[in-house]
Order: sequence, then structure tokens, then C-alpha cells
Amino acid sequence: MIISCSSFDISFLLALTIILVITLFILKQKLSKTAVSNLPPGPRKLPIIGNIHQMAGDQPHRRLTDLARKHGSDVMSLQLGELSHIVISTPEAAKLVMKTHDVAFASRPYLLAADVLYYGCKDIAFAPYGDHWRHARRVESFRRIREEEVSNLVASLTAAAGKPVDLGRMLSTVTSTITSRAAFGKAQELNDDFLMVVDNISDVLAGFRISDLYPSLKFLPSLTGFKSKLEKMRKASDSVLDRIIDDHKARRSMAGSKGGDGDGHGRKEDLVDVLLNLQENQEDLGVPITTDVIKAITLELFIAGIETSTTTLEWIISEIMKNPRVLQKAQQEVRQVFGDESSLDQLNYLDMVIAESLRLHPPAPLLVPKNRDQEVGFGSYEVPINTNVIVNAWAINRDSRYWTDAERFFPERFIECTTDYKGNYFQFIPFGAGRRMCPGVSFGLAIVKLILANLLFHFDWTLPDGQKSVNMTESFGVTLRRQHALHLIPVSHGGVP
Ligand code: HEM
Repeated sequence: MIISCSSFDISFLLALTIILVITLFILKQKLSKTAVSNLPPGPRKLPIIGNIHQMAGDQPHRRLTDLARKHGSDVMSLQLGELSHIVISTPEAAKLVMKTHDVAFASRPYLLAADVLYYGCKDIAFAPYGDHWRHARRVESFRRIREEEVSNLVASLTAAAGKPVDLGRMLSTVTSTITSRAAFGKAQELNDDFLMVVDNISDVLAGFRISDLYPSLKFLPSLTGFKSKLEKMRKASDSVLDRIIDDHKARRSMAGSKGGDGDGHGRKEDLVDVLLNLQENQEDLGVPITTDVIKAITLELFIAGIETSTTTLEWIISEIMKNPRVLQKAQQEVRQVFGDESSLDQLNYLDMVIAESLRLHPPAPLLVPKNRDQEVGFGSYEVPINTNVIVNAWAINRDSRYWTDAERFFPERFIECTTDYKGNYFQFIPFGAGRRMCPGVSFGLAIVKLILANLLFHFDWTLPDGQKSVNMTESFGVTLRRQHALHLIPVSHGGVP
């Protein structure tokens, strides 16, 4: 969940002025009804907009970190438009949310974008906690990644050796092809409209647009043009997903296959097959797996697979280019040990490099927002039902009480502590924790590690002429991407792994 810069530009302010007048009376009434005496501390809020103005100016995870330092380092109240939030910024408070009271905080807030794009929140990430979500999570049967795609990447880089390449774009292509194979069974030809959806989805799911913050003003999404943008996106993804599902159904019926492993012609089962199998065995589930559910889950896993792995890889490579010592050490290990995918387990230093990059640059710095939908105590504070909960993993992963020299990129720190991603160490939560923790940990890490090992094995890397260092500026979006393209020069090292 990220605030889009565009949400805070001039059109935002104009729209805000209009709604201020219209909503004054309604909100005054609402706020007085929900006033609670013992809320966690927080910055002073203005009438109607609450603390929206304090979110402008920087990346949300950085703004929230600064505000928390001043107003409530563990847990802080924030009013964004109509919506009450608490912001969690320490491992101790994160443990209360994602372990002690995990069930009470296991739901997600309503988001119009998730409603429209995921067929009424029939995906996994934005599904309310309940029967649908429990069954959808069972579909974490991701296929083993295909080494061929990584070989294709190596071949393209070899062909471009000695010249600058846009590495971020190449990584995005390879992760998209791998995910496409796992999800759809083959690399799909995805039209420009669908790729527009992939590019924009993290922005529209950010959850901080004016229409998200004033959900009772139902006319806002139409007034601001947000609704028509979402409908256009849904139309574009819907036609591609329909085609993919129809293809699968046709192949399955030709093969006379009802589930099983593949279609009898050597085609392996993919994510869409797994979902169609579940649909055919509805009686086992008690929750209908409709075609909309299949489309929502397929789209979400496809996008989750590309965005997070690409972002993780880009930050790792940026960090090691800034730290030649680490690059050299990682490269030495890879060139001594790496043979094929089965030897990935022996690359211990590479694990530490990945962990250290995930610590400093978690691809989802604010995780996915949670919603408190059950009555529970929260430490000494009262947190009303329906409060949204933002867990600032970015701040937590840099908590100087747990991490010595916390801002420094130093993979060796993981010699002493664990790189366990199971959500048991609340000072290190790049994948979240608890019931709603990421189900794609193994799939995501396998892609990242395999690609990284190949990039380090086959190539030495240099910066393009005239570039002294890697620019580390972050961009706005649901995932924490680099703002500038990552241009590097691959120099072939030779050797066959
Ligand atoms: C390095 C890679 C990845 C990172 C860092 C990452 C991180 C995260 C985070 C932080 C969350 C939110 C957890 C929470 O709210 O507590 C999440 C949720 C999720 N992720 Fe990932 N992810 C990665 C890869 C993947 C992949 C490859 C997939 C699927 C192919 C995936 C699918 C999902 C789904 C479906 C959810 C929602 C879970 C739920 O709400 O129950 N992720 N991920």
C-alpha cells in the first residue's frame, strides 16, 4: 500500500476543496459518534482532512517513520480523511498485531480498486478474512521455476556484453516469463492493454487516493475519473484472462483430462489448471470457486510474482554495485560453488546478501494494510473496530535497538542472526507475518536467487561511462521500486556453471 504522488497534486487539492464543503456536516456527525478517549498518541489532526496534509512531501514509509518518531514510536493514531488508522513502527507492536491478536487484525480494508479489478475482492490479498480467503490460500502450489528462462536472460546479456543494458527492464521480462509459465503454462503473448494493467495496478491499489479516504462519498470515484480508469483496466485484463481460461478448458476437454498432472500430451499442470481442478471438485470446498475467483487469483499471483521479484533483484544489484567488497565476495562464492539450481542451497553468503537487501528495501514497505474487525485490547490503548492498520516494515527492519549500524548494507550481520522468513522474528518482516503473511516466499526467493547467481557467475558488472555511483532514489507505488532505470554494463566472464 503506497500513496501515489499524483494523489497529492493540484487536482487532488481542488477536488479536496470541493468535498470539504459537502462533507463538513456529515463528517462532524460521524467523528463525534466515534470519538474514543484512549486512542494511541498521534499528530494533531485538522477538521475533515485529519492528517492527510502531513503525508505529503516524501515517500509514505519515510513520512510515517518521521511522524512515528515524533508522536508515537510503537503505535500511532492517524486520521486520513474519514478513515482511522494506527501505524505500527516497532517489532514489539508488530508482534501484537501479527501474532498476539493475529485473527482480530486478519482482515483487509475495503478498496474500490481491489473490488473492481479482483472481481469483488475474490483474490487472496484483498479478500476479507473468512472462508473464501482460507480456500484461496490453499492455491499456493507454484510450479518449480524454469532454468531455461534464466538461460535466455544470460544469452541476451552475453549478446549485449560490453554495452550498457537496462537491467531492470530485462529482469522484469524474465520474471514475467517465469511467472507466466507458472501461472498460465506458457509465456503468454500479453497485449499492450494488459501490460498497462500490470504497470498501473500497484498505483491504483495504493489505497490513499481521495476516493479511498472518503468511502462514504460514493460519487467521488466517478467525479475524479478513478472509476472509469479502473473499469478500463478491468476490461483489458478480463479479456486476456478469459482467453487463457478458455484455452485451458479447450485443451483439458480435448485431452479428456479431469485434473491430474497435465493434459496427457506432456503439458504440465499450471496454476490455472490447479484452480480449474478445484472448480471441478466444488463439493470438497464448501465455498464456490467461480470463474471470477479463478481470474482474480490468477491475475493477482501473476502480478505479485513479477513486481516483487524484479524489485528485490534491482535493489540487491544496486546495493552490491555500491559495495564492491560485497560484490567480489558474493561472486567468489558463486564461481566456486554454483553449478545448477540444485547447488543454490550452498550459496550461504548470497542468502545473506538477499536478506540484507530485503531488510533495507522491503518490496512492500508498509506490507498490505490490515483492518481491525474484532474487539480486542491493544496494550494500554483502545483501538476502535474498523481501524485500518499500517505496519511500517521499512521502519521496523531498520530499528536501531535490534540492528547495529542499521542503515548500513552489511550482509555479514546475518551470520549472527537468522534469515528465517517464517514471520517469527518481528524485527525482520519483509514478507509480513501471521495468517496474512506472503504465500509466495519460496517461489519469490527461488527466482531471485537463481537469477542473481547467474548474473554473478557469468558476468562482471561495471557502471556506464560517466556514472560514478548508483542512484538509490525510490519511486512511488505499492511496491518500493527504484525511481531511475538501472543501466549497467555486463562483461562476460565465461565459464559454464
Ligand atoms: C521477494 C518476493 C516477495 C516479497 C518480498 C513479498 C512480500 C509480501 C508482503 C510483505 C505481503 C503482505 C503480508 C502481510 O500483509 O502481512 C505479501 C502478501 C502476498 N504475497 Fe508476496 N511477496 C513476494 C513474492 C510473492 C510471490 C512470488 C507471490 C505469488 C506468486 C506472492 C503472493 C502474495 C499474496 C497472494 C499475498 C497476500 C496474502 C494474504 O493476504 O493472505 N508474493 N507479500
